[in-house]
Amino acid sequence: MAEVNVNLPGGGYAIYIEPGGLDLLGERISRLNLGDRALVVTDAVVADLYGERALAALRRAGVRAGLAVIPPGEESKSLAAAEGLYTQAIEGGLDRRSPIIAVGGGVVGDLAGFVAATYLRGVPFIQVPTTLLAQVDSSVGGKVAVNHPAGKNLIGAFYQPRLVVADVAVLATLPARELASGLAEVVKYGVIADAAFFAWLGANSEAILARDAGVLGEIVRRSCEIKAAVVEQDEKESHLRMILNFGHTIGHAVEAATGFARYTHGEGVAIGMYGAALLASLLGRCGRETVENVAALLGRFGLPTAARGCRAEDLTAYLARDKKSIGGVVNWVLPDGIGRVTICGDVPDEAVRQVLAAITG
Ligand SMILES: NC(=O)c1ccc[n+]([C@@H]2O[C@H](COP(=O)([O-])OP(=O)(O)OC[C@H]3O[C@@H](n4cnc5c(N)ncnc54)[C@H](O)[C@@H]3O)[C@@H](O)[C@H]2O)c1
Ligand SMILES: O=C(O)C(=O)C[C@@H](O)[C@H](O)[C@H](O)COP(=O)(O)O
Ligand SMILES: [Zn+2]
Repeated sequence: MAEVNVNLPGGGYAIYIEPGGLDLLGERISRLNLGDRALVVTDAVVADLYGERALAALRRAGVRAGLAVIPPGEESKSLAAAEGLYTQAIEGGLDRRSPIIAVGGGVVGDLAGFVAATYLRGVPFIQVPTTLLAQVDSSVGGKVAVNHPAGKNLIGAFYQPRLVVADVAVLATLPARELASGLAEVVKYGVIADAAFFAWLGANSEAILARDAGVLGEIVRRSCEIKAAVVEQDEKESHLRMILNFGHTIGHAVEAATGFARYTHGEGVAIGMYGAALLASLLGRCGRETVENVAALLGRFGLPTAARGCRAEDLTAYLARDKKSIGGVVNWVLPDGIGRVTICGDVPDEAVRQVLAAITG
């Protein structure tokens, strides 16, 4: 078992990373001294696979939990879905001590967290991530949100969980495409903060794709350590935290321009990381070998580096709405090489145009 702690002024929390953690959920929650009612939010796929185990673990700890099941997929990150969950929370008699527990991927976590942040002006929030992407990224750090037709995560809050329980054994049932999607965010950590981790991912790619439990546990631990260290220094993204958005400027634009239907979030981020590396090399900020190394590792994991079926001009409109834009200027996160990035607000439009042409061409 590994434990990573996130230390924040408003209250820190533990991330428990272990196979079988789902069955210990009730025990872990009971140590937080919360109410004896809860709402478990999950999606239909995860409900079938793990819903009963989560409820049983809570029952053993004396917690009476209702189950709210949303349709799987990005479309559920909506205000309409949030309203359905508020109604279930009210009907379930949840009060200010009652936790909302997200059991699922990033969609479930972002939506349930948004509801936890706003129901009764905030109730305790617990994350039980079941995708690799959610275990390495979305369950940690407190970004919760729903989408707007104009872009990703445009309506949201910073609202930290009280506890994260990452059971790496549940990754055994994850479809291969979703495993790869999570690996995109893992590659991100290597590029932004840890060249040795990046190299280790390449050296262990076979074991990773074969889902070796020890290797996956190590990936989740190191990723959470890197994310926790950044969030501790800049919880509300006033500057440094933007580095966690490496690959997301183009990635979010690709997701939105294709109706959130063609690419998974991780695939969008993979295309965006390649685009950002290309941009950095065009500007002379990194060498061509950085672009090649990023492309090679993404390729090993079966991730895309081009946005087929997208037009460059469609992406441009979404870039302008990037949450890292200040006064109309997009802050790009660009690699200096593998293991270090710089936040750049002075990127010429012509270089961006060349990159968009290259990744859509
Ligand atoms: N808040 C953050 O910091 C943050 C970080 C990264 C991504 N995100 C958001 O997360 C979302 C993507 O999350 P995701 O990649 O987890 O996608 P997801 O939640 O859509 O899950 C992907 C698919 O896997 C299924 N699934 C989940 N767990 C499973 C399991 N153990 N076995 C089998 N199937 C399983 C789900 O039902 C779904 O069909 C995006 O909306 C993205 O914007 C948020
Ligand atoms: O935690 C962060 O900070 C991140 O940027 C992590 C990203 O992987 C994640 O996709 C996040 O939801 C993006 O946030 P947004 O502010 O660009 O909507
Ligand atoms: Zn992301």
